[in-house]
This record gives sequence, structure tokens and C-alpha cells, in this order.
Amino acid sequence: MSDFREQALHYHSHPVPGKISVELTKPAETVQDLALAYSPGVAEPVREIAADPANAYKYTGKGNMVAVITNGTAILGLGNLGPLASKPVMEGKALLFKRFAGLDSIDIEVKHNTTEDFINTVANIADTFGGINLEDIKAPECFEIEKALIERCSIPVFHDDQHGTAIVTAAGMINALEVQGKEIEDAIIVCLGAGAAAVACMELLIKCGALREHIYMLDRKGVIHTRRDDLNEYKQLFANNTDKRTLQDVIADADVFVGVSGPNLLSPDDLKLMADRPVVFACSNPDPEISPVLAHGARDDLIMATGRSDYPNQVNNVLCFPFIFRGALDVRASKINDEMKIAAVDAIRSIAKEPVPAEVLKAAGVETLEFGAQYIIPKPMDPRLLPRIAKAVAQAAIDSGVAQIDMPENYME
Ligand SMILES: NC(=O)C1=CN([C@@H]2O[C@H](COP(=O)(O)OP(=O)(O)OC[C@H]3O[C@@H](n4cnc5c(N)ncnc54)[C@H](OP(=O)(O)O)[C@@H]3O)[C@@H](O)[C@H]2O)C=CC1
Ligand SMILES: CC(=O)C(=O)O
Ligand SMILES: [Mg+2]
Repeated sequence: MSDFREQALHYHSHPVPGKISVELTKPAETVQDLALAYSPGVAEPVREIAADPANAYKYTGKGNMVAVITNGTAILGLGNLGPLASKPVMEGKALLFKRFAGLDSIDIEVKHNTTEDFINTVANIADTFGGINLEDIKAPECFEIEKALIERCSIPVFHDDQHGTAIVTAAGMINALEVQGKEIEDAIIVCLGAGAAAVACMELLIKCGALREHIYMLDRKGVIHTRRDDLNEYKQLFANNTDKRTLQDVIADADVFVGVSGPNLLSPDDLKLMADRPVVFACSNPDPEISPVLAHGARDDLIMATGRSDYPNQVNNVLCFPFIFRGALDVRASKINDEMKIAAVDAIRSIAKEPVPAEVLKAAGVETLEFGAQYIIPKPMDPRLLPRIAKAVAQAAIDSGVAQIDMPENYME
């Protein structure tokens, strides 16, 4: 067993199996405690909630609880390995919710036959939670699932691989292009992958100024173009009227590569074909489309990011989902809309341009970090992410009319 593999397995199995547990928030020691916590005392909040469902936020953990729900059909870049195998990733997301945003989170892995079954299962348990983070559900089913659940649930439903990834990608991309002296409106963009992350990343980049006709998206069959007759409705939105057919055709002179596909699909020779000062986000986890070592060996004028913690520039939805849910839940937003997503993009971008606190440098194991090619986006352990993103998102929810309560007094100050 390799050292790292052994460490990872040991981490997950010791001192107890798994990464999360439940803790109590109230005393439960005496007869009096139990009389309040359980019978007869528990009947009082039951009656209050039956009379007004909003009281669930007052008397239960609902308002601070996010469900991480999957069917295991697109586990990271490992593919469709089924619900149970996805559990370590989902517990990982729950760990991140708690560590970075103080949100309680529970993982739910759903076995199902049809997409409708999955939607019904989630819709039927939704009221238990303050929000639902859908995770690692493959395209195209993920689009229908998210849409149906947003319609059916009164709490925020957010497919992290779509929107969390898109928010972080957009923040990192705008900053990287700025460092490279390029405008997003002019950028020729290659997106390898045409699934959940790819479609959402490209749609958000377009909202941030990229031109749809400058985007070349590829799936396993190559470039998505207007003469293909095998495209689902989501891929069709990116069908480019072009004669280019292969990755090599489209990467020549491209300014940007976004990989949300699988491991080792971009070669150093492909990279050499790109325009001067390119931006390369190889975001597949755990193994990127090209390793930073190979990429930097191929050329020295690129900005490189991956989804991993062990290289500079981690473009990973962990920079978004804990904080966007914190802000959404704290003003009881009924949904997470585009205004809230753009507010999160702007908040993430701006933090990267400010001096980095000493504790972040220490946690990152580096002497300095300064906005530039090696630091386009904040580190996940940056304590400014929580107050800045959550507050910006909460404010955007209020301004766009989806918040159900006011901003809490002195929020995040
Ligand atoms: N860094 C981050 O924060 C995140 C990274 N990701 C990564 O993005 C990847 C995709 O995730 P997600 O969108 O959820 O998964 P999906 O299953 O929804 O989409 C996968 C897409 O990748 C394409 N693909 C797979 N292999 C190849 C290949 N050899 N050549 C071209 N295209 C290929 C598929 O093509 P086809 O349509 O033909 O099947 C599909 O369009 C994963 O590696 C994941 O780890 C995802 C979310 C967040
Ligand atoms: C980071 C993440 O959500 C993924 O790779 O699927
Ligand atoms: Mg994921």
C-alpha cells in the first residue's frame, strides 16, 4: 500500500469509522432534563409546529441543518460507483459544512430505479432540513432532478457540482484572466466535459461576460457542434457552428481550458498549442486532466489550477457551498438564485486581492501569498470566506426578494 493511500484509509477508519457524528445541544442528564427533552416536554414544541410550520426553525435543528444527498452516479471523477461507495465523499461534504460554516449536515445516499423515484424520495424528506445540497449526480439527470426539487421544495436546493463549481470557477477565471491581461469577452474557451459541472460553469461564465460562440465544449465523442444529432438539450445549448472536431482542433490558440471531465485527458503537447498566457483549470478530482508538474514543464506562461488541496490555486466547490448555504439559511432564503450566486463570485474574487492573514499562510505552509499566477483564489481555510460570502449572499437574497426573514442583527460582525 502506498503511504498516502494507507494514511487516507487510516484517517477514515480511526479512531472511529467515518468522519461525522451527532452531538447534543441540550443537557440530558437528570429526570428533569429528560422530562423536557422527551416525554412529556417534547409535546409542547410538537403542538407549536403543528400550529405553525415556521416554528420548526425555532424549536428544532432544521434551520442549521443541510442534507447532502446523492445517488452516487458521478462520484468526483471516479464515475458511477453507486450510492454506498459515495458515502465517504458525502461525509466529507458534511465535514466541510461543519468545519467552515458551523452548519450541521447529514449525508443521504439514495438507491432508486427511476429519476422520478429519486425526486420523490428527496421531496418527501425535504422539510426535515434547512437546505438540500445535491452532490455527485450525473448529467443529464441532475438537471431534471434539481429543477423538479426546486419547484417542489420550499427550502434551498442546490446542486453543488453545478453551481458551487461554477461560482468558484468564475471567480478564479475572472481573476486569472485579469492576471494574464485578458478580457473574458475576448477569451476563446475550451471546456472538456459536457456534464453537470461543465454546463453550469459555462453558463455562469457567460453571465460574467464570456461569449457563447467563443466556447468549444467537448464530450467523449469530441467537439459539440451543430451537425451532431446525438445531443441532449443541455449539450445542444453549446453546439458550436464549427468544422473543428477534436480537442487538438479547438485547443489551438485557445485562451482558456476548463477540464471537468476525467483524469489525464490533456497532454503537454495539447497545452503547447494554446495561445500565449493561457489559463488552465484542470478540475477533475482526484486526478486532474493534466498534472501541474507536466503543465508547468510544457510552458512557463500559464496560470494553472486544479481541484486539489496539494497544489496552488485550488478551484474547488469547497470555497462556495458551506458559505452560500450559511448565508441562505440565515435569512431563510426560499431558493439560491442567480443574484446570490453572483454575489458569491464577487466576494470570493475580492478576498484573493487582499493581504493574506498569517494564520492562512501558516495553514498553507508558505511564507507569502500575493494575488498573481500562483494565487488567484483564496485558500479554503481563509477565515474571511465565511463572513464575506455569507453576508454577501444573505444581502443578495434580501435584495432579490427570496429571504423570508431580515438580516440578523450584527450579522457576521
Ligand atoms: N473541482 C471541483 O470543484 C469540481 C470538479 N468536478 C469534476 O468534474 C468532473 C465531472 O463531474 P460532473 O460534471 O459532476 O460529472 P458528469 O457525469 O455530469 O459529467 C461528466 C462529463 O465528462 C465527460 N467526459 C468523461 N470522460 C471524458 C473523456 N474521456 N473525454 C471527454 N469528455 C469526457 C462526459 O462525457 P459524456 O457526456 O460523453 O459522457 C460528461 O459530459 C469530475 O472529474 C469531477 O471530479 C466536478 C465538480 C466540482
Ligand atoms: C469537488 C467535487 O464536488 C467533485 O469533484 O465532484
Ligand atoms: Mg461533487
